[in-house]
Amino acid sequence: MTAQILDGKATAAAIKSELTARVEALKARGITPGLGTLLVGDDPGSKWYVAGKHRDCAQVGIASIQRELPDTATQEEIEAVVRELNADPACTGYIVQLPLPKGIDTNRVLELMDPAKDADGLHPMSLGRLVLNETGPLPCTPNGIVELLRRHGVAINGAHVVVVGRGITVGRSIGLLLTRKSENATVTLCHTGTRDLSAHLREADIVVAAAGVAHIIKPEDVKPGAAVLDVGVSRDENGKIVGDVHPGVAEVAAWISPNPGGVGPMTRALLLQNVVEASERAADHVG
Ligand SMILES: Nc1nc2c(c(=O)[nH]1)N[C@@H](CN(C=O)c1ccc(C(=O)N[C@@H](CCC(=O)O)C(=O)O)cc1)CN2
Repeated sequence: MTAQILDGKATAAAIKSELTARVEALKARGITPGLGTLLVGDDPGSKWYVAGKHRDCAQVGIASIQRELPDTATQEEIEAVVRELNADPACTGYIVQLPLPKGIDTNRVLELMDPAKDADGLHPMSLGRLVLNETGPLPCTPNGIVELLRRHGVAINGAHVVVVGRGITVGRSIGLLLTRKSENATVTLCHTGTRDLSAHLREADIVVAAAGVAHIIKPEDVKPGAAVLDVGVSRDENGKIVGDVHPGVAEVAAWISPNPGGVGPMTRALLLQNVVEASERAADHVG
């Protein structure tokens, strides 16, 4: 058996085309959604991701506001830009690209954001709303994974999902999405303290690999017929992406997300969706 592809590129293109129509409808009501990004430092990966987010904005008609600071920026300088973005009426939603340089208190920066402008779903208020099952922006990668599975007809209801990695952008928050009544999955969160990771993985109907450890998920760890999503990004000596999932897994799994071309483009598409939904909510509120 060779796994079918969970095609993030094509699915993201379909979502972006749906969003283009929604942006046009907002513009007809006199509202132009605008995505702000704050990038601190010169990490090539982060620069590439932010540039991709602005390319996507141009495609769907969302305005772009780009702010950059050097990696020597202080906590106060970063917080000053956050305050500017909070106050800028052209910026209807924004993100602070993570990770921030060492020594910066990331939680303090995220808490300072206006929760009404949180496009990433990572503000404590947004995460709290998710826990309480209230409407709000959802974290982009977890939401992208759910959407990728849903649009390919992979059963989530009743599935046992094993997540590897406890980072805030994926591992910690995806369980909150998948255990909602609407998704109804059972989730096991594994991390570096987990004893016998392979035993957990072999029980999984769906594996979400977000450890950032090259090829940590081996063919013998995967239950035949499982769906496997590769979120991990490591780089080889030529700078090429190496995911968390060993290529041999494609011979065991029923579904696999390529990396690149799987979850990454979905993360970007769901970011745009958060921006559009926030503008729609604001427009409906004003009348
Ligand atoms: N503020 C945030 N920071 C980070 C997030 C996040 O959701 N919000 N997630 C990751 C990085 N990320 C989004 O910012 C991201 C990762 C990957 C991609 C992507 O499109 N990847 C391409 C390949 C890119 C390449 O060749 O290097 C793909 O998978 O096809 C987009 C966004 C950490 N930071």
